[in-house]
Amino acid sequence: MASLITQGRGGIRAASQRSTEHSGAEPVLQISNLTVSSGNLELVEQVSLAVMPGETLCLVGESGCGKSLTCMSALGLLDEGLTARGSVRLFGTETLGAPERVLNAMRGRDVTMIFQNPMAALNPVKRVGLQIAEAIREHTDLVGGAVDRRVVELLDQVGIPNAARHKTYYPHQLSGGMCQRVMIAMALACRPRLLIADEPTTALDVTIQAQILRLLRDLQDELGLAIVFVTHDLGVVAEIADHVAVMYAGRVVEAGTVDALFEDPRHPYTRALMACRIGFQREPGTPLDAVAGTVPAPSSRPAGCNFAPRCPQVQARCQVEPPLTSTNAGTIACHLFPAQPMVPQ
Ligand SMILES: Nc1ncnc2c1ncn2[C@@H]1O[C@H](COP(=O)(O)OP(=O)(O)OP(=O)(O)O)[C@@H](O)[C@H]1O
Repeated sequence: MASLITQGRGGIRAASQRSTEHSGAEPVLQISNLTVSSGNLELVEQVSLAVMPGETLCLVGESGCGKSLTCMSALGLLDEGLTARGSVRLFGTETLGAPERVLNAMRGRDVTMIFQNPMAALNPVKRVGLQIAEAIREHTDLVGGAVDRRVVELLDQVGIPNAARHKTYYPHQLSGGMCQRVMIAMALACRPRLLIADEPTTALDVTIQAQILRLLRDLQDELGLAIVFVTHDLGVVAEIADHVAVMYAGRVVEAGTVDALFEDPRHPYTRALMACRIGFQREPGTPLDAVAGTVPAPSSRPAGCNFAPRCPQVQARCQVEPPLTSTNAGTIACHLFPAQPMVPQ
């Protein structure tokens, strides 16, 4: 596979520099034909994804495309009133419809999640060290002084200087970037094999964002973590992804390796997203090409292809006939590519 040098916000990275060969390995997460509904309204439709050990899959797309619901389904954390069908296998175990006791055992131990706003996720009236200690006690057999030592070790691991002092701070005494590091330390408390990160850098400024991305990559190399990373930002995708799934209006419309997707984006929506990004090949002063229009709400998705009303290459067929309902078989969900294989996964 050719190595494409891509530029994200934090610098330049050879996107294929890490090996993602997994001969014989089982996916840590395999989602097949996942549909999430609210009553008879389908919010997420027929999503299929796989994440291999030690690799990062980025879910990318505009707001409302179904990225968070896909992640929440993977953790069995859908809001009341929402139902999921299809299959979600975590480490080979089917979790859709699994008893809460099974899900609870997996959450925190094998799979864990971090969110966009660490300040909101942390308890404001508890010292951060105490909050990490609670996560350690809940998910490991450590007790007494060993818990305290592990708190300091985790804070060190996520790059918080003078961990012994900072563990006594309250969240408001730390910056946003430091709080996100604390959240990552809590997430790592149980030595998970899969981390789901829902826009963990969106609320941070660009420099801190780059530091957190670097930290996640380093931790991944050190711990062999698999990561599902949700983002709107293709710069971030270029920085961190091995594989990418592009979502639009509840569906995966294109998926592939990060190199292939950046080198040869095919779905008109992927191409439109690429045209919007600030890349190093863009001449200074060139206006950004916006994707005109907005993502349709689940209640007003069109009869044919969901992207048809915004698509610059729309054909008569797209208005009436949805493209493939599943991206399972290595295909692009677009009538322009009826039988062509999707970029290699
Ligand atoms: N509990 C719910 N009940 C009804 N509709 C919901 C619920 N949660 C999400 N939705 C709808 O499902 C669609 C997908 O939402 P989701 O949050 O997964 O999108 P997203 O791609 O993660 O967006 P964002 O980037 O803004 O977080 C949206 O139209 C959203 O309004």
